[in-house]
Amino acid sequence: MTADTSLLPPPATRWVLPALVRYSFSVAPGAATLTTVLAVLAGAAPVGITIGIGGLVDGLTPAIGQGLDTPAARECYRWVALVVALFFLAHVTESARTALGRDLGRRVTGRLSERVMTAASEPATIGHLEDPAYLGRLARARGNGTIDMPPGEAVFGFSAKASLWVTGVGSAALLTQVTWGLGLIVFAVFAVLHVRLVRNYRTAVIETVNQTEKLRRTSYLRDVPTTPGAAREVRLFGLTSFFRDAYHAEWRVNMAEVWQRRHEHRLFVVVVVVVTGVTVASVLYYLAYRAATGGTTVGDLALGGLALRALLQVLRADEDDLRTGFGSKAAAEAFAFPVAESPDGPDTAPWAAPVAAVACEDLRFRYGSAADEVLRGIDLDIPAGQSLAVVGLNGAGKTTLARLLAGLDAPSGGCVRVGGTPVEGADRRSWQRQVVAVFQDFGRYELTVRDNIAFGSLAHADDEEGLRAVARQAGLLEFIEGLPKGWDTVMSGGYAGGVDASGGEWQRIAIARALFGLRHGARLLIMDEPAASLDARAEAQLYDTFHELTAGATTVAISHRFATVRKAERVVVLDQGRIVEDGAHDDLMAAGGRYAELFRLQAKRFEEASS
Ligand SMILES: Nc1ncnc2c1ncn2[C@@H]1O[C@H](COP(=O)(O)OP(=O)(O)OP(=O)(O)O)[C@@H](O)[C@H]1O
Repeated sequence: MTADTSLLPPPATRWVLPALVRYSFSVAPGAATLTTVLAVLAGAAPVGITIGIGGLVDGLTPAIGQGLDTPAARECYRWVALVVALFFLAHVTESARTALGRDLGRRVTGRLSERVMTAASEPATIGHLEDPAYLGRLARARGNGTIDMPPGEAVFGFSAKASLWVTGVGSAALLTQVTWGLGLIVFAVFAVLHVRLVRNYRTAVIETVNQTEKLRRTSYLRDVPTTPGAAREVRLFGLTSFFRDAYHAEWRVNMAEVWQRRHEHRLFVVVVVVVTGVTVASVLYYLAYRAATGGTTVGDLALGGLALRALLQVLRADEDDLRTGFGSKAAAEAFAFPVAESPDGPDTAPWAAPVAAVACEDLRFRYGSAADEVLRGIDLDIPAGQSLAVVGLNGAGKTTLARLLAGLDAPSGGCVRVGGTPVEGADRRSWQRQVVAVFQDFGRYELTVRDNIAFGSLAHADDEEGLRAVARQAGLLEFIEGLPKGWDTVMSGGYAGGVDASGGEWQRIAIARALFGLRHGARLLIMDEPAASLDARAEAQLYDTFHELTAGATTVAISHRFATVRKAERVVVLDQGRIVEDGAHDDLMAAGGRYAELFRLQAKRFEEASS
């Protein structure tokens, strides 16, 4: 766990929304322009309706009781026609803005997700993906909080608010026309209240975003009982109540601060209601007074009332503010992820062909900010083509060594060299292309079995013969041919037509994937307990044919099974991050050290079991 949050600058706290709007225009210029036009039209139409109704009310005064076919009546018809047309326009443009704004938001989310995914995959090492702070920022950039609000939600929410603001500003202008001084005052009061209200509202809710790390834990507790792997133990050990109670308790603790904020927000809402109530009452009273005393018309009174109503609507803090707030937070995080080129470029390996020696020089490693080193000065030369076994007790550092040999972590000290060249910088990625591995927690991709194996060398995915050959070598061919859709069967029962494989079948798939990589030029094969789930026959078969399967490649096998370890040309024994023994099986047995002790212990157990 390398502290790799330094890979990301802190998220911006200001001007995120303008940046997001600019981004929308660069992602989908057409849709963004159309959404803007629709938002303006949808916002302007209600202003027109207010004018129309004001005009209609004024037109009605001379028309009342004068018959249907008079100039005054015809004037009224025109106002009615205008109002009806504007109602229609308001409805159509608002519906279209909603649909288009949603779509634009989804496109922005999609593009930013790709950016985040590429940036997070860009470092050749994997320490940042084990760093809780980095994982928290990844989750926030995706908009994962108590509710999922990815960046695109802000685009959609903002288009709705922009529309309301057009209505608000237009209505304020109308009010100013009727009574300019009061209009300006009302607008200023409402604008200040609105900005404060929305800020408070967002803060109240967005607090949850800052809880992402805790919420990840809460979500974990919630999901355990429904996760297929854990569901079995949850039933056998009767753990449902434990997880439910733990989830509930954590959730309450995490939400306490948020609830406090919401309470403060509610108090502010009461202030807003009182201030707006007094303002609206004063304005209406003033307009009514002026209409009654002949200072203005009844139409102006109606217009003023409607304009006030529209202004009040802007003042409402609602779902769209929530979207804008949450989405902007997510966008700020997403923008902090640098724009990166896809790291899966062509192989530009500088390593000596056809194979090269791999060497560790005083190799040291510690995870993240841990006090102790897991590897404490490993010196190890692995000649090209050698088969090496690494043994040692649990926690000795075997898997960590494998990760460093594969170039997946940067050493804390010393280095790994291949053919004399250090595995670092830009060369790290190209070395990784030369390595295939079957780790203990190898990938189980919910994709077709073909993809699962071809991932060993994706550039050669069309090598049907090669795929069949490695499937046969891994003892999988019959299994694959018996699948409902053969090679195109999805390896997960969670999909229609998909199939769940057993632990051993999955392990064979991982082995076949590594063999496919070897077949297409990989030079180092790392296997960390590759036979842990294999039955005895499959394991024997794997190791009997191992040399033939891996001919020419350098192999590093980690195993606790000494019967398989002894087949390696060379064995190193790791103890607390140091190599304590190194030699061929026979030499180590003759030396009578740690290896010999462990080997005899295991052999004795087998003898006891079989006698
Ligand atoms: N991702 C990680 N973050 C922090 N510490 C880790 C991580 N992975 C392993 N460690 C620690 O490093 C030490 C060595 O772990 P490693 O997995 O290399 O041992 P190992 O020899 O492969 O053990 P085993 O035989 O049990 O697989 C352990 O003490 C473990 O707690």
